Amino acid sequence: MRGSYLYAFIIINLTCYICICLGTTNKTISISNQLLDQNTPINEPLMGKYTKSFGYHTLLRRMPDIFSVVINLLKTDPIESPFAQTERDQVVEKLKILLTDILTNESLRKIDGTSKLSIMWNEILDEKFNTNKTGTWFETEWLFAENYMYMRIQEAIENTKNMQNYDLFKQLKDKAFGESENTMIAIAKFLLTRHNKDEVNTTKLKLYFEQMIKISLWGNRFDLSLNIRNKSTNFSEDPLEAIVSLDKYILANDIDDIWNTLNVPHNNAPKRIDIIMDNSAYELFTDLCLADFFITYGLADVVVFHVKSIPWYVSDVTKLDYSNFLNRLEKECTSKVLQTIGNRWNILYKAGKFVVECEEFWTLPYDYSKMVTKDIELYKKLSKSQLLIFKGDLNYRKLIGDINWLPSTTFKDALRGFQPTSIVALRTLKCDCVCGLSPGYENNIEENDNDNNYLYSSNYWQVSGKYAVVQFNK
Ligand SMILES: O=P(O)(O)OC[C@@]1(O)O[C@H](CO)[C@@H](O)[C@@H]1O
Repeated sequence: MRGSYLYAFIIINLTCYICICLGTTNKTISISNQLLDQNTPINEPLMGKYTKSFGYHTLLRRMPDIFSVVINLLKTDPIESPFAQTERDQVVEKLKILLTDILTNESLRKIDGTSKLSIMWNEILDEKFNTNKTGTWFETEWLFAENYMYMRIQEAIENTKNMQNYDLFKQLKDKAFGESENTMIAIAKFLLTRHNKDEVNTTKLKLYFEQMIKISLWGNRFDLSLNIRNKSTNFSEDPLEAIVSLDKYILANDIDDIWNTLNVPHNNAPKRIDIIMDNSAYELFTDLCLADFFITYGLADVVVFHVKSIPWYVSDVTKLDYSNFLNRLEKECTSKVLQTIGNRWNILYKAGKFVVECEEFWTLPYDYSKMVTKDIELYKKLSKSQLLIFKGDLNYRKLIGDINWLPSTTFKDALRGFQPTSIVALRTLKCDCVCGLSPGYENNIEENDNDNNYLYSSNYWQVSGKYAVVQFNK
């Protein structure tokens, strides 16, 4: 952004934030008697009432930041609005009320909507908060409350006449694409040199696999909900050199086990790998690179991308994001390399080698141990896959139940029975729950990344996105 515009942008947002907080200060303080000045107890689900938890910091500080940016973007959206200014104002008003509800620890009310997802959510709210039990923002499991928040944002859009398909986060996702172009060009050049299969023997193929898995892993560092005022996602260094220098920050690395599973001869049924997706823009690019590798080298006949049915967690991929992304690469980028890779991936998409699905389950508040009872059809569908790759922090939280496990708890134990098929988690740590770390993991945590370095979370290394895990359960 140009200097003056940036200055105005900051002032407008700061004003928004102060107005919202001032309007709720008295009521916000009233929640203090429900708060506990500690971290979430071990083996308990993360909850905002623990003031040393990242959930508390998110509800009280990160969410106002996200709302103030999103409200300002909606107010200043340069597109010729196909909808009246009054509808924009209506959505802004709803978002301000939602933020006030959070900051004053109101109870989670039903969703005011008639869509299939709204109806599913209301059935879940009925089941969870039956007559004699209510839940408030800080006293409900953080995973539930945070998922609910993004459903309430969707409600504000759903209740308009002309904004049904408006994505409040689109401008941020589009901006993130532009900021990632140079890095995407560097990776695309690498990928296109690797498509001459004859040159790659088994040893080289394993190394190439390792590089693609790590590029996809570190693509997760940049999600717009973690730091909405995201600095540019362009790496200053070459992404291929970066993945080598970042190795020391991988706290659990099961890449060898994953590779051995991929190479087990299968029956003649088509080999399918599923990626449960996370963020659009740069992370989506890295996941498409990984999928291309699987198809090009015959490790899969089809890759299924599971995306979100509504705008979610600011930067999560929707089906529209996916197709727009491929078309922007092929038809709008000036880089010939990006045009080539976009064309290649559009061909794979049209040929049914790349398949996109968006089941409602991914935008419900359930952790994945509940899938077998709450969506058995999805569980059966996933069971037919050779490998499920779960990308990012929110998927990881849902895999392990968003429970504050001891880090030494095994990944298998933390999955609590969720096992449709072999599972991989590629996650940069952005939330204070983790498992499957071997004794001595602390030695890999750099000194200034430990306690008390991050005001609102006692474990900076768990929430910064700087450290990562590659975990596998066969
Ligand atoms: O799933 P992602 O994009 O890697 O991360 C999602 C996230 O930004 O949102 C939650 C906190 O609000 C955390 O799970 C994490 O920080």
